Amino acid sequence: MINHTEAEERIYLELALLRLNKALNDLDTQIDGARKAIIESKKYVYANRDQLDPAERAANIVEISLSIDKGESAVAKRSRLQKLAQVPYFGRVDFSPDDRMEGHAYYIGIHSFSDETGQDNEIYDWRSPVANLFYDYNVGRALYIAPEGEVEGNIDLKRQYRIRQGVMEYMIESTININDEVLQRELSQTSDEKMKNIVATIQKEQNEIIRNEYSHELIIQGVAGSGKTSVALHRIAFLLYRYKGTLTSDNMLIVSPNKVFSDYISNVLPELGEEKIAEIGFDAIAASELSVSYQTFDEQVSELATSTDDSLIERIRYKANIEFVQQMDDFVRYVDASYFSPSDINLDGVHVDKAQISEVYQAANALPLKLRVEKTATVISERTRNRNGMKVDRSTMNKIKTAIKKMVKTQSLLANYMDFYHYIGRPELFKFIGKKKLEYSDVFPMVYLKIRLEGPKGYEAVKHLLVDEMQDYTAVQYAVLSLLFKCKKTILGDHSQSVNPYSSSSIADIKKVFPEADPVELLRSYRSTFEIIEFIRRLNPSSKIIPIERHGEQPQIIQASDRGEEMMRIIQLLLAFKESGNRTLGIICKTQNQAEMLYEELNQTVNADAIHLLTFSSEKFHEGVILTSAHMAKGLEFDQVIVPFVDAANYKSDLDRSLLYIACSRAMHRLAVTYHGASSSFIPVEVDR
Ligand SMILES: Nc1ncnc2c1ncn2[C@@H]1O[C@H](COP(=O)(O)OP(=O)(O)OP(=O)(O)O)[C@@H](O)[C@H]1O
Repeated sequence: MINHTEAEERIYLELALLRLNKALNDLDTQIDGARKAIIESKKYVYANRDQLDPAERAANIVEISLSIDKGESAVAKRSRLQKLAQVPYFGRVDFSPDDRMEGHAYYIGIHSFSDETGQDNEIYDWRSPVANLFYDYNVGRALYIAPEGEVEGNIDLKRQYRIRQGVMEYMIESTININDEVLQRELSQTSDEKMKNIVATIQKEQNEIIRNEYSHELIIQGVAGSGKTSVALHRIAFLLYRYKGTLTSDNMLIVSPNKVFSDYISNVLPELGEEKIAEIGFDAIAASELSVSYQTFDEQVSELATSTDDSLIERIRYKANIEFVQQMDDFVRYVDASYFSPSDINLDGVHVDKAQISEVYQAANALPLKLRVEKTATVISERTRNRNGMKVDRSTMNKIKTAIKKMVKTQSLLANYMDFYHYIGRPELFKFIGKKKLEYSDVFPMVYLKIRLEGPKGYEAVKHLLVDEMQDYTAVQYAVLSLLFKCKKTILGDHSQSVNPYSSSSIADIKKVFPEADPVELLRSYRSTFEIIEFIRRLNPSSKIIPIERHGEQPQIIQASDRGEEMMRIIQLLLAFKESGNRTLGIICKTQNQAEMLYEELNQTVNADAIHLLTFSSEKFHEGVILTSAHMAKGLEFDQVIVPFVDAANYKSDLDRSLLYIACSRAMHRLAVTYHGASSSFIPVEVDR
């Protein structure tokens, strides 16, 4: 076996770094060469612009563009190697295939690196087939799927390393799967400003999701902190590696809840050597389809957090489930059958019988109404013959097309949408906010109706769609996604973290829209200490969350005599945080209004420049102290969390419980909840106060 001892491993690391640095120097020379070649060729073309014939000029331009391509690929390679020069590898697996005498030590890193001949890998990319051994097996019998087929054999050794800036901090022999000790050490670190990659400690159940190639729709229901978002991003990196050549980052799209979240996760793919991928919010999808003014999701959540209007809740509930989509589908069939009324056409001396028009219209029944009428108009106008049995001229054709298009009942989308509520006999379920603003619960039903009547457009290039916070979307939103995106999808979320329980979706609901979808569950939570997980589990007894054995302080439940004292206790916690060595503190209120009020109050006492207020219009995540609402905090995490105003009046409904669960589950190492007056009944009584 090579590199048996730690001393040998350290020498091996030095050698690997030497080889990496030599490769980096060679690349620098190559890049410089390409740069000079481009400049020379450009100079040559310019100096000889009058003498060069078009063929020569074209040849020179091709040459320049080849040099640019070569230079760009060398620059990309250099950036990968620069990362490796910091952390060449994090794992090793020694594998002896049954059909070979000797085994091989595979070092696993974030990228692959091969020796000078380019034949043999010295470091294997974590996404390569052989690296799967590292994530999936313990020492003993194992197999992996190589390009030439299954390879069975024995794992003789597994090791993990923590190398930073080219220096090995420690190495650990792993006899069990991705050693708990390394995971523990990783999880005990203080948080970063951005989400980081988890390649060195991906767990077996997570690896299975990352490398899943067969599911057309994969739904990940994972408890808070189970790594859903991390896993989904690693899955994208894996798919880009696995389908290099046919899949690029331009073919991937993330449906993300807001800009702060997008900013927070934006580093993971670049860290993994892939480009950032585009993101879109549901609001942007609505904006591209509707021209009316409408309430946003954030506004609806804020309204619900304070409203007691039962009819509003009834409207939201009614429009959230799959039966509602089925009613809309019925209505579309009714529109298809009744909005188009064929009649005979007599113009320019030609006659078209209405039965003929009807027949063509029927034959095109797979198309949405608008395209169906257009197709009928085109087919009939091309088929029509004049008295001499000849095709009619263009002007007559156009008149026939216009006549057919007039046979459809035309009215605005809004009028069609309002017709729908009459059709189902529930006109009271449609209500404007003020004069003409749509309620949020009407936005996607209307988008759905539009696409069903006019056809989808715009997202053909997307080959994989990632949908985060799936619980926040209704059946009709999934129905919209299924019309707009025919591609593969990874859909992830947590039913317990709904910010609108009246319209939240579970795996079962989503499966009604995507019946072939494969559901997976992640139950182990990695973010928070054992004590914090125990606390949040009692907030939501139905949660199946399983903590890992990483211990910390008990969550603090701080009772104050009045609001003044509660403010003082919050300020004390804030000052203590500054001394604590932790990097991020989240003060998470129930609503944005409460967060804004607290911000104003804190502003009068402490230096508020050091506190970042995150609102629905914020775009960036910040290190330090963040003050925000539970809704905005979703998907984020903090070393320490303070949840203020957890009194009986503020946290009492199902929605409040869900918001409290979200807020508390953002904490990695420390949690404090404060209140004055009577405490919310959701606070677990067993915990010491
Ligand atoms: N295998 C792992 N190794 C190291 N850290 C991990 C692992 N899996 C998850 N984590 C860490 O756990 C934390 C939670 O991960 P992530 O945000 O992806 O979870 P989530 O399920 O999307 O959470 P939530 O739904 O609560 O927002 C992150 O800090 C992540 O780095």
